[in-house]
Amino acid sequence: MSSVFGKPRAGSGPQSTPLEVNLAILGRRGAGKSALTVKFLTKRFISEYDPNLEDTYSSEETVDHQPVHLRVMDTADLDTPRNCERYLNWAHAFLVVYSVDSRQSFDSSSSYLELLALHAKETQRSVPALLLGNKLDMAQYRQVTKAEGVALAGRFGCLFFEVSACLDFEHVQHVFHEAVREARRELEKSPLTRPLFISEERALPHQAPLTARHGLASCTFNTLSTVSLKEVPTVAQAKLVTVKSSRAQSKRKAPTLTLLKGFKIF
Ligand SMILES: Nc1nc2c(ncn2[C@@H]2O[C@H](COP(=O)(O)OP(=O)(O)OP(=O)(O)O)[C@@H](O)[C@H]2O)c(=O)[nH]1
Repeated sequence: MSSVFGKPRAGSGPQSTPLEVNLAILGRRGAGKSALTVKFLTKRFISEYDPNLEDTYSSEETVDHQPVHLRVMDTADLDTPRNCERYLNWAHAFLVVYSVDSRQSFDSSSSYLELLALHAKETQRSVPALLLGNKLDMAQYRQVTKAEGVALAGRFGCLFFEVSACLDFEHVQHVFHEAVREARRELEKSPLTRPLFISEERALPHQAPLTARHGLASCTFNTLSTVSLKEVPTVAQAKLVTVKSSRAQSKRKAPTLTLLKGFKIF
């Protein structure tokens, strides 16, 4: 295959078609998903967000000299994974976030990783995940050691980082770019795999509830054959909207930020 990720290709450069990568940020409420997303997109730390909003943002990135059109879904699942299909069938990679000063958030991140592993098994589609211990600046209030983070990541075979949304931008950017690299590797293995999303809710004969054992009873997912799926709209098709929410207003300050209403599923 002539495509070599990580190196400029013949014909690559500003004119080449950007790689499209969808990244979903998962984690318990308050872990810092929005703060990390905004830090990555704007280089700023913004401390307060409306916790109930879920947005998908678009950013043009260059990773290893290659243009990447990155979409970031900042999810809002409240306390446990819910209606997971909106990101399970959409994302090329996941960032699972917990806060180093919250044992509860660490336990939730474990539930998310189990959910992703289960989904990969069911669908035979492996999607990389990275585990992030956020709020490293709060290390003096740690409830989760670094060794525990390393061990959990090792159990699920994912990369692990400790970060802080309010410290240096470069570290946060590095983590997001690592997620792109992981996604790219998977896409190279199966280039025909396209992201999918659920176009409508309908009765699903073969819905498989995840076990309460994992704290995932409210989350269901389906194999691709049981639902009506549509390709994610291209950026050109996506409708740009004016952002009205308080959280999004904070994010709107970045001139390059684009909210893609086309990705709202529910
Ligand atoms: N000290 C510190 N505070 C952080 C950091 N990241 C986020 N916070 C704070 O933690 C709180 C929760 O952050 P959010 O980004 O809203 O967390 P979330 O995971 O998006 O949570 P929801 O919006 O409820 O889904 C906010 O008050 C943030 O300012 C960090 O790295 N360090």
